[in-house]
Amino acid sequence: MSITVPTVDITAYVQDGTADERAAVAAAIDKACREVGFIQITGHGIPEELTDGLADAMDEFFALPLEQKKTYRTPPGINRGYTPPKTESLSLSLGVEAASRMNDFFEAFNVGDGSSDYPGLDLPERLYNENVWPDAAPGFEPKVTAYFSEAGRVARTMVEIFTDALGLPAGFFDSYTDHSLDVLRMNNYALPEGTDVKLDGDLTGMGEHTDYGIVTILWADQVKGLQVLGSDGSWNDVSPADGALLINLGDITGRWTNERWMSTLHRVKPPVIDGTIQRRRSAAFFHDGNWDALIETLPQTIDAEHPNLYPEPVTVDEHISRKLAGSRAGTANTSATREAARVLAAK
Ligand SMILES: O=C(O)CCC(=O)C(=O)O
Ligand SMILES: [Fe+2]
Repeated sequence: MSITVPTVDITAYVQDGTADERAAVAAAIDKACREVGFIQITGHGIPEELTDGLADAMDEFFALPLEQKKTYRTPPGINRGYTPPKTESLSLSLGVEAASRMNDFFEAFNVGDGSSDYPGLDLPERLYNENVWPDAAPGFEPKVTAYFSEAGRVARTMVEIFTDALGLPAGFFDSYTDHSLDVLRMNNYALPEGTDVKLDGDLTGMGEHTDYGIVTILWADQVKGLQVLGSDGSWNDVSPADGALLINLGDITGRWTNERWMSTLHRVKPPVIDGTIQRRRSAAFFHDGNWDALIETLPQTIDAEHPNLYPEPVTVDEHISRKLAGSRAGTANTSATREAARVLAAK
């Protein structure tokens, strides 16, 4: 069996749609979140120039020599700057050691909101770090900054739709997201020339994981590699439709909704063709919520048939920090038992 990732046009929320049009969008999002947790969205309003600019910025940076890129690294505890290939293992974010014992081969560059973006609030530097911009790629910062701000707008629009889809009062999530920890991870899946992929065995572009926060806005090349776990335990190839962005739910939303909405497992396994892989780029904008927000299961999602799966509330900081300690610092996360069980049940 395979799953289909539904497409939802969110124009009614991006422009001023009627109440009926909005209700139809919210209902379609509710259904997609219950059944799949991954959605193709159109009508998001991000102009093509900005996504083209993002892709150009990534090309400009990733084309630099490895040694030069490495000068933009930060310590594992700081989620910014350059990540060289094979330094992270996403499956450790949920406590599962990769079968190949090999780290993921993606390289990445992370940017995010810094504490100076919220003057007046005393936000911890370890989470709201200032960005490390690569001066060797001068076109990178303006193009990435332009895309970052639009991806943030789409993420906030998605939260507005979620609010309606869950039947919550307007603005319900504002106090959880008004200084949201937002990060854009730009990923490059490419093997250095001459790499013998056969020796590498089972190549993992990015290990299986759930995203950590509220919602992820994913731009990607229309190249195979992303696989999404269906509720039947099957892995399914997904790539963005023309002009669409992919949206997926993260763990915070899974907790809030008592898993009525899924924080869907996914991974990246590029197909090997003629002994090599096709290069693939993606950029995931993570809207993770305020670091100090306390996440408790919404009471209306708990009843006799649906006992509270997350009786212990967590702060966004606690949750995200445990996950990042797994993926970035190699300390397997032992608190992600529900996500790990789903990985082990996959076929
Ligand atoms: O490369 C992709 O399509 C997915 C990336 C991803 O899952 C992530 O960065 O969390
Ligand atoms: Fe992801």
